[in-house]
Amino acid sequence: MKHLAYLNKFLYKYRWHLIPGIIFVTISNIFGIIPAQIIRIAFNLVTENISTYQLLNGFEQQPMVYSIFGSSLLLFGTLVLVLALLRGLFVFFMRQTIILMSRHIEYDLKNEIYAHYQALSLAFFRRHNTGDLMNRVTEDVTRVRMYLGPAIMYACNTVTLFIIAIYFMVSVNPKLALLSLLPMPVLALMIYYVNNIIESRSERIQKRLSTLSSFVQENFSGIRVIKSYVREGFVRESFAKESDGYKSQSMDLVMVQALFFPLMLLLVGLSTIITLYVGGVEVIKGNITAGNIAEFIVYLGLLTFPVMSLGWVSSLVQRAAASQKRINEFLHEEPEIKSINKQKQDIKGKIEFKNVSFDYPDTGIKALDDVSFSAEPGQLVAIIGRTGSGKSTIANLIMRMYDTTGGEILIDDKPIKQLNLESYRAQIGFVPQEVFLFSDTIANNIAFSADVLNMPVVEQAAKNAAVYSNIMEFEKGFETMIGERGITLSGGQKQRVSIARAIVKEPQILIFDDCLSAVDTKTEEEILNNLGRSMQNKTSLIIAHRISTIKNADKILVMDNGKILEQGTHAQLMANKAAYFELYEKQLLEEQETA
Ligand SMILES: Nc1ncnc2c1ncn2[C@@H]1O[C@H](COP(=O)(O)OP(=O)(O)OP(=O)(O)O)[C@@H](O)[C@H]1O
Repeated sequence: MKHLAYLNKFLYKYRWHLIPGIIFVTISNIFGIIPAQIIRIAFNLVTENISTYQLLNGFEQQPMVYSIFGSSLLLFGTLVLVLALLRGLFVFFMRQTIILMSRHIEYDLKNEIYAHYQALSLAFFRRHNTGDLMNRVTEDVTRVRMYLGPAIMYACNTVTLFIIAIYFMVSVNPKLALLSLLPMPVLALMIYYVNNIIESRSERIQKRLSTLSSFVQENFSGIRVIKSYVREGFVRESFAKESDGYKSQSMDLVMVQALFFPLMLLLVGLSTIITLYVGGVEVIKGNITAGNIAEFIVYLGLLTFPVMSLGWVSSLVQRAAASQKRINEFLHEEPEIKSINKQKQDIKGKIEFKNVSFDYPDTGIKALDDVSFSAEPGQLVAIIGRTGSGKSTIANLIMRMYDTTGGEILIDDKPIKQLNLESYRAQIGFVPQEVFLFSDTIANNIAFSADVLNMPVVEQAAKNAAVYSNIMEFEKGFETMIGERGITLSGGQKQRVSIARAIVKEPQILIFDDCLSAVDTKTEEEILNNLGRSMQNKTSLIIAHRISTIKNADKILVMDNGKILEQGTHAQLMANKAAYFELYEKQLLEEQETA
């Protein structure tokens, strides 16, 4: 329960929904109770009038008694109807305040969690899988909302109704009140337990369903591989197996639900039988009237749902507490990468690595080992090396996605940690190895870093990235939708849109992480020439596998196993006749073979 205390700030914020809500609950319950008393009066009237009517048999007053009796019954009936309408009206107000409050809080909480996610570091997202993160914003928040809305509403309803109904029941006959209410705690307990079973089974079904959905989603995404390897039959069988598991778990749930309602009706019926029997005996003894029995039966009817909701509410609260605990864990998680400096600053773009080492926190893999190099503003520095040699890690560290575990990175001769993170990253253009484009128009994808779309700038960036003519070939040009909602770009087109997105920022530092692999050498040359013009006085860092891409760089770093084997210009490295030279010879040979 202590985890739910976090939500009190929201309850306070929306107190002007909550307080009227509680008042409406009470009023609606009063309107629910009064009809029971009217029914008692009407019932007593019926019994008394029937005997009067019979006594006047043969007298001329008899029809008069009949008409008075009829019109008073009509009056009582109308009264009950009006009260039911009034009760309905206040139930409507109650829902409009309390349930509305829960929706407002749900909205606030979702935004708070999402904003916190955005502040957390990359390492956090590596540690948690996407499904888990999404659950926090969707399922867990929904469960918390069930506490804030229905649970609070029904708890208030149960408490007020019980106080009022029990007061009236005891004032009529304490013994009858006690005996008729006897099955109620059993009903509440039973609902609590059965509800827990239903919930846990539903949860298992939900998990099974999400496995099934992921299975189908993955197979649809990989349909080309499935078809080309003729695995349709195998996939069909696997799907049938998964579906079968889902079906048998659903059957388990149906079984509990099927038992639940008859059992509940049995207990409610038991209360009525006790009331009729004990009440009947009391009427015979003259302690109560027949109208009191009818009144009691109405009370019991009124109390049945609140008693049932008691068990339901307690399991809702339990689940909400578990969900809020998970949400709190996330909300209390501090970003590993902190920006201590609040002052925004412009950078020139000098990068210096001083004996930098780096171990990935989640795997402990040593990706960089004593790496030192520098890049001056206006220079183009290239990194080449085998896969897994640590090239992307250098890019990640320059972006300050992680902090170094050894050594230091200086930007404009200042430790990177002293820079304001947001303004620093805003001055870097990064093209990742794995291109990611949003399901949006090409223009919006390119202008992603800007708050306002400036078409001439976007078009120039597309020209520099050598993708302009491709875009113009599409019917809708820059307004073409891409991704799931639109067309599929080719690998090379995607890479160039991603490059345009980075250069549109006119960054001080530009990082290309192996993002020219899917473009032909002619286009690559065009892009690099354009870059040479637009990146004058700014720093460029290019990670590549082809020597042709980087041979004009001012400095080339040759990486292997987290270390820099050698660094220098193409000519210097060729003269060294070491790793770079060997790589050059090998690539030359491959080119000749494929030519
Ligand atoms: N997020 C990560 N968590 C844990 N280990 C990682 C992570 N990213 C990379 N590594 C590991 O760090 C090492 C260096 O990887 P890095 O991505 O820097 O290599 P790379 O030179 O860019 O390779 P490639 O040319 O294939 O892109 C590898 O052994 C890799 O398995």
